[in-house]
Amino acid sequence: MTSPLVVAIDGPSGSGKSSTSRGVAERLKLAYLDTGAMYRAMTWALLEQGVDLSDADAVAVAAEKVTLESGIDPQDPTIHVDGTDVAEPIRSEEVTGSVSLVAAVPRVREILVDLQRSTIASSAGIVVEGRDIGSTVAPDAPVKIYLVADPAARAARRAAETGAVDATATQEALARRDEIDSTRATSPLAKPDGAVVVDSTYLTLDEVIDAIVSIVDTATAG
Ligand SMILES: Nc1ncnc2c1ncn2[C@@H]1O[C@H](COP(=O)(O)OP(=O)(O)OP(=O)(O)O)[C@@H](O)[C@H]1O
Ligand SMILES: Nc1ccn([C@H]2C[C@H](O)[C@@H](COP(=O)(O)O)O2)c(=O)n1
Repeated sequence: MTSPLVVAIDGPSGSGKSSTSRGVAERLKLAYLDTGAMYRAMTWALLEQGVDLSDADAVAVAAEKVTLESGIDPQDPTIHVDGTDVAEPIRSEEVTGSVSLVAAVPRVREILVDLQRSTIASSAGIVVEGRDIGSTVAPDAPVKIYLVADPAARAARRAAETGAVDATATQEALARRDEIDSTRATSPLAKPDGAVVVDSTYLTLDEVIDAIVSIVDTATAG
């Protein structure tokens, strides 16, 4: 029996992981898991409970009791915390500004990595995006992509999406999050061994999807 195909897509904030991963999953008729949404949902839940996010022990204890559910249809990905749909609130500035703090707590990572691995194992093939997928969550994935783009391009795309007028502030916020994500002790953001680097700076979304589908086709041919 062959094991289900896992396509791991990692990269810094705003490089296009979510849009690209959904597109690749739709094209290849695979499921899609947004692991960043899981860290955001955990952060939302802890904020709702009034947990002091600078207290790593308190975060670790409270995280044990949070129940997360990810819907993995690339056409309609969903995320629930204890039965509540949190797709919208997890994109708030408050969550975006705090999520790196929560993602740096080792117990939080253990809980979410376990959940991610069981979602992968129960799928029939899946595109998984995040920061540590090719390195930690699914190191044996047959296809690993490290998706990058110039900081200015990432900031311009994110500002266009959110309607932010100050692209410089957006670029600084992305840089701060990248810095925390790539310097934390546990599973920092880094190019995983064996990953193919795809630079989306000068490519349209469709061109990036084409490039990754072609990498998957080559890796799985024969
Ligand atoms: N190749 C591309 N060309 C132009 N715009 C793009 C491209 N790829 C993604 N985008 C746009 O850039 C923005 C950021 O993309 P996306 O949310 O997919 O990035 P991300 O890496 O998942 O970000 P984050 O890590 O912060 O969740 C979105 O508005 C998306 O539509
Ligand atoms: N596998 C992952 C996915 C995400 N994170 C952290 C890092 C980000 O700052 C945050 C939110 O992710 P995004 O929605 O912006 O992709 O979650 C992580 O540490 N590991």
